[in-house]
Amino acid sequence: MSLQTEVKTYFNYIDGEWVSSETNEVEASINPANKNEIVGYIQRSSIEDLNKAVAAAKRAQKSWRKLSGLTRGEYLYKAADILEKRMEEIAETMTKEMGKTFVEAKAETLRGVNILRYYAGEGARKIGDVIPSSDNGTLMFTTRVPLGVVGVISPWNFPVAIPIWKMAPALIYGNTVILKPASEAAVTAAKVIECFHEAGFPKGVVNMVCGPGSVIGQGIAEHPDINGVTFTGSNNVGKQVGRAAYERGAKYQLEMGGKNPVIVAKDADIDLAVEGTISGGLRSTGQKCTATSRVFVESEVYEIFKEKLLAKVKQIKVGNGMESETWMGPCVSESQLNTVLSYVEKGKAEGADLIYGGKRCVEGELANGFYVEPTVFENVDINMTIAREEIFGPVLALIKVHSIQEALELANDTEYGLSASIYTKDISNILSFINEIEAGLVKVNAETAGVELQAPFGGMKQSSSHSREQGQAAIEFFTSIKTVSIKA
Ligand SMILES: NC(=O)C1=CN([C@@H]2O[C@H](COP(=O)(O)OP(=O)(O)OC[C@H]3O[C@@H](n4cnc5c(N)ncnc54)[C@H](O)[C@@H]3O)[C@@H](O)[C@H]2O)C=CC1
Ligand SMILES: O=C(O)CCC(=O)C(=O)O
Repeated sequence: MSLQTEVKTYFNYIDGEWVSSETNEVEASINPANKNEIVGYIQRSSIEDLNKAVAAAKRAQKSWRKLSGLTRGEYLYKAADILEKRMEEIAETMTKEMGKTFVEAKAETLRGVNILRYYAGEGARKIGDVIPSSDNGTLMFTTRVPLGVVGVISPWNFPVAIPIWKMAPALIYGNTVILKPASEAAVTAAKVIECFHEAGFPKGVVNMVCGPGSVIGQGIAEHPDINGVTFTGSNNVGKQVGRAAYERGAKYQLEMGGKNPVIVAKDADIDLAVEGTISGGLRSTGQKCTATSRVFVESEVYEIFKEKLLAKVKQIKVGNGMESETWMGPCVSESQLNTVLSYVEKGKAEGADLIYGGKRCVEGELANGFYVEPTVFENVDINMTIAREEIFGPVLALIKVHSIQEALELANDTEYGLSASIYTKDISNILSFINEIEAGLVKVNAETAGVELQAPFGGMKQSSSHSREQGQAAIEFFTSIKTVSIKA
């Protein structure tokens, strides 16, 4: 109880003010490394709170859109500087709130700083093209205008980077924003919004409303005054959000799941492939949409790959992400832990061989957290549940193949198409992979996870709504094109 009295309450951010919800209800955000520790209380908001934020954003949009891109960029540079100064503190909150290691949390926060600076610079770049008209006396060109008010629905797995890679381009192109962060990581998100507040953004340009996804998230998708909705999260919820936005003619962008394959060819650098598979599959406890989950290994190198992989997996130190020797932290929540454990049971029941891990970690202090062992299955059939559904946990499925062509066919045998990688030195393998793999992010001799902020990011098939985030690609979602003809 004494812990709870010291715990801070975080408010919604509406029209430049920190305000409590109309409901006067809060919910606790807990530390997945120790379920008895409350990191903070966040608002359990209602539609009335959302309506206030939307009204503020709509008012603010009128003048925000009139500023030059360079002036808007100045605000983003200021927010970047403040976030950079607060990096350690915000990263620590992230680790305490959603479990990833402090090293990863610091890298992610720095990524947020860099994304802000990248989009601040975009404010000085071109927003249109001159196109020759069929009439000599006409000047024809394109220009871009903001959508208006943008709703951002973000997940818990990258609580700094994802809100920022959605908000920064929205803002630089003249939109105003309402962020609804995932409740599991809303304290971290509130600290990011504090950076925007300190940077002095005009009132109403940036807003944050916390609360249940079914109320605030769905409310954003359905709100008649929200002109664009950008979402990252699960496929089921993404489709609901997309449908609701489509019904009312709003623009939407969905980034959802993955079932990302790695192919290990017989000529691969096996140590590199092992390293990339472990890093891509198990870092952040496998809680990335780009995480490796299916590993196709050519039969000639299968045994050596498996042996080296297991030797390394056995060395993984599971523990509290704030401890420097920890390599893998807990699952984000008890329900995520139970999801992972239920997939392990399904894997076993459907006949896959569990060759490492698969259990909850309960030794000593780990018993208070949502820890699971890094897990490896073999003899996995492509039709088994663990080869088809996104697990979002540290679970690798090894599948032996007899050719690269077979690996490609199996790798593509999924509803998802986010990220994929191949380990090989053979140029014809590389070219076949680049041409044939059905994925938006294609890696050669590198892990499936990890994206660069200046490059387009998004998936094929059911992994996304086919738009791309980040880099200059973001302008496509966050603006509308106007084609202008001026006759002299
Ligand atoms: N693609 C990715 O990066 C992510 C994928 N996931 C997948 O989703 C699974 C479940 O995780 P959750 O956190 O429950 O994901 P989720 O899809 O429920 O949550 C993502 C965001 O959507 C909001 N939301 C929830 N219900 C909503 C609704 N009806 N309308 C609008 N917004 C809503 C949530 O509050 C959160 O902000 C994971 O096991 C994983 O497979 C989860 C997080 C990120
Ligand atoms: O791999 C990354 O760095 C990005 C992953 C991502 O966007 C996600 O998990 O939602």
